[in-house]
Amino acid sequence: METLNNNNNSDNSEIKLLANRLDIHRYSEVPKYYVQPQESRPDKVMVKNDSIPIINLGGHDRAHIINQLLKASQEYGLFQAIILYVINHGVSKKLMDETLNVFKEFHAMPAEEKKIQCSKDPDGKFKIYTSTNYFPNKIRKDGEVECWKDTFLHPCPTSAENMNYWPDKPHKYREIVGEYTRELHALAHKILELLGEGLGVAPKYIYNKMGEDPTIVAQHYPACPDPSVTLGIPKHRDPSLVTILLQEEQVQGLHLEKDGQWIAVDPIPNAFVVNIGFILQLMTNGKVVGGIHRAVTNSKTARTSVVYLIYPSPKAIIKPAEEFVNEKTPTLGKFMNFEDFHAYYVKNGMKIEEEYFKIKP
Ligand SMILES: O=C(O)CCC(=O)C(=O)O
Ligand SMILES: [Fe+2]
Repeated sequence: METLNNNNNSDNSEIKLLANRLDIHRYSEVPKYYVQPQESRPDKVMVKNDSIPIINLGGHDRAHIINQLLKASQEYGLFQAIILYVINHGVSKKLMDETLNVFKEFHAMPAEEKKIQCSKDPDGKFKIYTSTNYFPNKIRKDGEVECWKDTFLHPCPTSAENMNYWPDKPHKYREIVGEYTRELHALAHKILELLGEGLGVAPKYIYNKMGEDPTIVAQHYPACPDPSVTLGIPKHRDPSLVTILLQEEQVQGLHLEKDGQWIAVDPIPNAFVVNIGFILQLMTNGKVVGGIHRAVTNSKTARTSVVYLIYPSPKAIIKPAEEFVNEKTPTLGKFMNFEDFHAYYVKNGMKIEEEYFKIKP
C-alpha cells in the first residue's frame, strides 16, 4: 500500500505531494485513506453566513471599532466565538491578488522544485508537506485519515536576514511575499493593539508580553472527486495570537462552527478573515475566544489560501497573564513554553483544551 511518507523534511526524496500525485494519477474516486469517518464529514446543512461581522478598520471612530472587534471575539461566550471579516484594512487589492497568485504558482511547481525551494533554511523551519494536519512529520498508520491538502509554510519575520532562506522561485516570490508580510505584520499589530485597548491593557501589551514569531502558511486543496467525504483541514482553533486569512474570491472552502452547526465563511471581495488565536484565548483567560473552523474541498477547482499567523515567541510561557487572572482562572498543573505547547498541539490537536488547560466557564 502506498504510504504518504513525509517523516523527514531533509529526506526530500520521500515527499509525494498530493497536488503532484493527483497530476499523475488523476483520481476518479477518493482513495480510502482520505475518507473521513461519518461524524467528521462535511454536513450538508449550512446556515447562511450573514451573521459573520464585517469590521471596517478604516472607520474614524476608534472606540466603535474596538467595540465591534471585542464583541465579535466574545459574542458567543466560551468556546463559541466567531470569525470576522475586516475591510478597509489598508492592504491593496493588487498585493492581495499577487500574493495569492504567487502561492498558487508555488503549489503548481513540480514537487522536486518545491522541495529545493524550502530546503535552504539550516534549521528546517521551512516546510512542505502533504495531507496530514497535525502530523507533518508522521508516517500515516493504517486506519488514520489524511487531509486533502498540501501545505507550505515558513517563518516570516520582517528582517531581511530570514529572507535569504525564502524561495527565489516563483519569480518575484521574495518581493511580493516580502511586501505582503510587512503589511500583514502592521495589520496584525493594529488588530492586537485594538484588542489590547479594548481589554484594558496597554495597546502593545499582547505582543510585548508574548513576543512574536510571524509565520506564513500557504494551504492548497486540490480539486477532489468527492468533497462530501473529505476534509481539507479538520476542525480546530489556530494556535496563534491572531490569524489573518486571505482566500480566493471565487472558491469557497472555509467553515466556522457556531451553535453546533457549520456556516460557510464565503469570500468577500477585498476582505480578510480574522481569527482570534487559541493562545490569545489562553493568555486572556477566555476574555476573547478563538473560532473553531475547518476547510472543506470542492470538486470543480483547487483552492489556495494564505494564512498569516502571529505565533508567540518560542520561549513565551503560555498561561493567563496576571491582568486576566480571576477566580475563574484555570487550575493548571504545569505551564509550557510555546515551543512545547506547539509540539503538544501538533500531536494532540484540540484535545489540548480538555487535557491540559481546563478553562472554567
Ligand atoms: O484554508 C482555509 O480557509 C483555512 C486554513 C486554516 O484554517 C489553517 O491553516 O489553520
Ligand atoms: Fe486555522
